[in-house]
Amino acid sequence: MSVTLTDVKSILLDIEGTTSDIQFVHKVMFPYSRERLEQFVLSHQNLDEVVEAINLTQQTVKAEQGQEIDLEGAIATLLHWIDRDRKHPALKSIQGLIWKEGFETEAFKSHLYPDVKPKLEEWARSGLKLGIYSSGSMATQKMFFSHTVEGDLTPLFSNYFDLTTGSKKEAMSYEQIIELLGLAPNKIVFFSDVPAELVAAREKGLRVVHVKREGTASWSDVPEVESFQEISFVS
Ligand SMILES: CSCCC(=O)C(=O)COP(=O)(O)O
Ligand SMILES: [Mg+2]
Repeated sequence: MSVTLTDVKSILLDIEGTTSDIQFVHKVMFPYSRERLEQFVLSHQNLDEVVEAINLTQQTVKAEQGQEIDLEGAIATLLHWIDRDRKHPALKSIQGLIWKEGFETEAFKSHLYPDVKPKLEEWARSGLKLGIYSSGSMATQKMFFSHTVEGDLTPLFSNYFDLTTGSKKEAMSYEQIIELLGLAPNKIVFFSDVPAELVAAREKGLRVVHVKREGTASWSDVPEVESFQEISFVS
């Protein structure tokens, strides 16, 4: 379906299932972090980001299960969270540190759907502000887009938002994004493959588009596209 959006100033993009194949994240990036997590945490346990992430993991387990856990317990929890695809800031922070090495050694490059780069370039050229909202940490998002199969896309982006703004399924997160962007909510459009994220964004007045890539279930509640080529903006 083609979608025409009028008077939009800012585009907010999900990554997994929207700009990039969910299989790349789940079958390449998650296993890479899973295989290295224990060794990474043990050998970097004094690094500030690791200390913070382990503390946060321990606090979450205490709050949710009433249990005190040690470093080994925190590592086991983080591995369990990878298996469950839990979007937790401590896990995303540690995964980001591990993925940094993967990107820098070119163990992998970020997947992009073929329609993504040309359309992002076109939209940025026309003056639209592009931003990312992903559960992956901001550091990971920047690495992800600077190491894609089609080169460095980071010059196209003006904003990055992650779980420090809140869960993508909570309406309050979008209220914060609206404030940070300094725009009326109806000047912002959010693209995602996940209906619950679009519902939360819509609740705060953002315009939303469901991106239905191969393997994504259809959702007829909002405008839906299979490719960014189906989207146009008019002022
Ligand atoms: C930025 S690549 C890694 C993304 C990630 O860790 C993840 O869990 C994807 O979550 P999203 O909110 O983008 O669906
Ligand atoms: Mg997604």
